Amino acid sequence: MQKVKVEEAVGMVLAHDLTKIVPGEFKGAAFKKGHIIRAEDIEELKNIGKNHLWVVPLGDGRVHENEAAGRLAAAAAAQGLSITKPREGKANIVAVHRGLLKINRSALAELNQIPDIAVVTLYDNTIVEPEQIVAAAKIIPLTMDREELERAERICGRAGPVIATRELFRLKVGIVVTGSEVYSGRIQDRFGAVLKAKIAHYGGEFLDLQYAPDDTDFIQGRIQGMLERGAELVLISGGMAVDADDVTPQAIARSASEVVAYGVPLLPGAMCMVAYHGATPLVGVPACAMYNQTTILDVIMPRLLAKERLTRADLAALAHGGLCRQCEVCHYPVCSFGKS
Ligand SMILES: Nc1nc2c(c(=O)[nH]1)N[C@H]1C(S)=C(S)[C@@H](COP(=O)(O)OP(=O)(O)OC[C@H]3O[C@@H](n4cnc5c(N)ncnc54)[C@H](O)[C@@H]3O)O[C@H]1N2
Ligand code: MOO
Repeated sequence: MQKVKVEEAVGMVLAHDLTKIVPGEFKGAAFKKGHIIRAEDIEELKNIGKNHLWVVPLGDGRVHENEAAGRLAAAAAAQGLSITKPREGKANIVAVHRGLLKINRSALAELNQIPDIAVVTLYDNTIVEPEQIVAAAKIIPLTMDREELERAERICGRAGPVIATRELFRLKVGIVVTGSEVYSGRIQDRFGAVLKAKIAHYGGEFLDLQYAPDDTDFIQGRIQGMLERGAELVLISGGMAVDADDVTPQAIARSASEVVAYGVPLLPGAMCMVAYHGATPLVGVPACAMYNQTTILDVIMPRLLAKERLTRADLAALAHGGLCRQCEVCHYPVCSFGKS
């Protein structure tokens, strides 16, 4: 920061707000901190009694906070996101379409180790709506070092988009409800309606619901039937634990070309199975998902509808934040659950 005569301040950055007062009419900032002084400002500055100013010079090596924020946001955001005009050293990154927010967390951490910048985001893997602010790029001082900004841009260039949204597809979802007590009509099905509601909530297309007793071959046949009819995701409910009649994991494993995991570090939902038949996910949904409002299903369903191929490492990562608080009134997804 340096003190200069107003006439010599043109092109330099004002270091603080300058207040103007006209009794009974106006009191406020005539010039805002960060303003780049223009030749036409000189008269007005003198009118409010300023012959000298505290300024930050904008030499070759420094970039104004607004230009830097805009460049940083543009470098970090994928195409398909919009960026607001930078103000006070901050540019917001805004969703244009509904989608799944994807954050390159290692690149984000690397970026934020650069002095004088802050790039902040909503959580990875959450659904975002059009016009929602999903991230912001902020510059801490009034000007920042050009080389440091270029370093940030290089990180983004190398890593690909640090902030992106993925399309959520309207996949055809088949439901197989297992349980001999339901199949025989001994009790009424309560699970099917819950799963249908989840499909609707997350924007899938309900294909069909079929029932099966606790019989491995029978359940396998039902899964096969769903696949033959074009299911792009199959949810198989019940029979997922350790009782003698719990054969659903076996039936899913036999139907699958890959079992990613039986057992996921997240509660409620630890007895879930994630498997694939080719590219089609087969998900064994434990009975907790019939009882609890928010479970593993809410955490993985958006990712499956975004056609992400989940890996064992993806599921293992759910452990951190994987314990539901069981709040009296559920505010999911605005909570820590599933935010690994
Ligand atoms: N000894 C252990 N017991 C349990 C374990 C365990 O690890 N060791 N895990 C618990 C967890 S966690 C969960 S979650 C549940 C998983 O239950 P299942 O998916 O095996 O469900 P079922 O045994 O088939 O049924 C449990 C209960 O829910 C009723 N049910 C099931 N489907 C329907 C339906 N479509 N409509 C209405 N009611 C349904 C069923 O009749 C049973 O009452 O296991 C814990 N136990
Ligand atoms: O682990 Mo069960 O599958 O929550 O509640």
